[in-house]
Amino acid sequence: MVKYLHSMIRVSDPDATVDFFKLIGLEEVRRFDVEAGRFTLIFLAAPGQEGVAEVELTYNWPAEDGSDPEDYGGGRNFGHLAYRVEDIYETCLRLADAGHTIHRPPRDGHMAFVKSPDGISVELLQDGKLEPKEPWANMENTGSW
Ligand SMILES: C[C@@H](O)C(=O)SC[C@H](NC(=O)CC[C@H](N)C(=O)O)C(=O)NCC(=O)O
Ligand code: NI
Repeated sequence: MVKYLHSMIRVSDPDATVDFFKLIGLEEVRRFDVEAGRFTLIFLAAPGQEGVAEVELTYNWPAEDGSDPEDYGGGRNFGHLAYRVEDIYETCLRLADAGHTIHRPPRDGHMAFVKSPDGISVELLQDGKLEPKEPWANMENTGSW
């Protein structure tokens, strides 16, 4: 059954944002530094909502020369809504058959991105991981954010 996971927002000051959400009663659940992509992900949740309804903060590090990050979602603060699905291939096929573009196909059998009719990014995460299969396995991204 489909399950809401999180909403992602891009932040310029991760610690100030964590402190802000702590004032509302949320707590930091986990944090990942992704060296290759030069960004940090911080997941927050209300007590008892861990893994159920989270906020994902994305902090794009400044470029090595201190300038703005190169890759920051096109400057959009709002990133995506994320859902866990039973079968990511079936879900993507249903969306594609209805005429929607899977701009980040589920090549790895785990994660895909699609945009709503107004261009809101939606992340689909497979519960577990499926074996790569065609036509998704070798499909190129047709866009990012
Ligand atoms: C862990 C999972 O829930 C994610 O959302 S990772 C998705 C990934 N995020 C990034 O690459 C963050 C850095 C990037 N520069 C950005 O600002 O998004 C991703 O594919 N993001 C694209 C998106 O549409 O959210
Ligand atoms: Ni996400």
